[in-house]
Amino acid sequence: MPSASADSITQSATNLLLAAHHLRHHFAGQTVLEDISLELHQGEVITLIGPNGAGKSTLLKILLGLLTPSEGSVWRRPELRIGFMPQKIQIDPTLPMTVRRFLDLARKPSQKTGIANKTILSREQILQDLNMNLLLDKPIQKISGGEMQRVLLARALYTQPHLLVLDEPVQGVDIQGQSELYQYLNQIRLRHGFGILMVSHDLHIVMKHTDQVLCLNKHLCCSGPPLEVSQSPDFITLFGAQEPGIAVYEHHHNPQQCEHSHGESHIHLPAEQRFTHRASKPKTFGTHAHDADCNCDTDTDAPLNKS
Ligand SMILES: Nc1ncnc2c1ncn2[C@@H]1O[C@H](COP(=O)(O)OP(=O)(O)OP(=O)(O)O)[C@@H](O)[C@H]1O
Repeated sequence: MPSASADSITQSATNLLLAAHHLRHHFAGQTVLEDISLELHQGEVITLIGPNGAGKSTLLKILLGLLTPSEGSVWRRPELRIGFMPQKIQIDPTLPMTVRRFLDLARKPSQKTGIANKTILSREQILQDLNMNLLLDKPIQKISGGEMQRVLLARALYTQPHLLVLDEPVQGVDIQGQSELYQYLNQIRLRHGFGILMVSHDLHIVMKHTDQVLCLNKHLCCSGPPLEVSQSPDFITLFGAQEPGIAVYEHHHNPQQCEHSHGESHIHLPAEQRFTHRASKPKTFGTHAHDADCNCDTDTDAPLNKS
């Protein structure tokens, strides 16, 4: 519940991973963050959106403990393992280092903590899932931007995180790759059970995989489930109404009672990609149900928009 007041944050809650209380931050006297409180639970996905300079990365740094806030406090669950995927990293171009070596440098997780994920992610599985095997022996400085994003995600997952923190994870990734990356994140989140906190500008792709959206512009303008936030006047002021063709709507699937409520085209994807559908002309957020011939079998099935 990201918009909760500090008073309502109960740190004793068994599945609470992280909580921030009345954070403020100034750089050289200039206020960058004002009175931010939030909490994030196991298995929850929170997406932080906001215009450039809104303070998103600063907030992440404070939550990760990389920056001390000017005021307020952050509580992290003891023994919390955080896998962090930064926006970008600098690697000395003269350093002889392959992708494999870079990944091997990832910190090995301590064996036991008081926090349990549903499953263990093996390194082999991560490499296979992210289609990394052909990259492993390449010099890390020679790989493309999109490949680098996959490497950084793999490195974050190597830590067996309880919380995955992603700062604009699809930067430099093509549209198809963006959708696949978010689908993958959603799949492993469900399988593994960790929480996700991410910064994204890709509203139309990211929102459907998000439980809570925090709209930041130095202060929290609005927050809540994607549908609610998308209709908030503050959101519309910052981002405009959703453009035709990129609108996102939630998909509530009932395999027993499978009906389309809007007559839009419906493309079925293989099971491993079945988080997205394309709909012909959605203009606003809405609700989507399936046809009787629909074979979808999970609640994670969700629509993508077709232009
Ligand atoms: N170390 C710093 N010293 C001084 N000012 C800083 C520092 N880091 C960030 N800022 C300023 O704080 C404000 C918020 O920056 P931040 O990087 O958190 O924004 P953001 O929302 O992540 O932006 P973007 O979407 O462009 O990545 C900006 O005005 C930025 O110039």
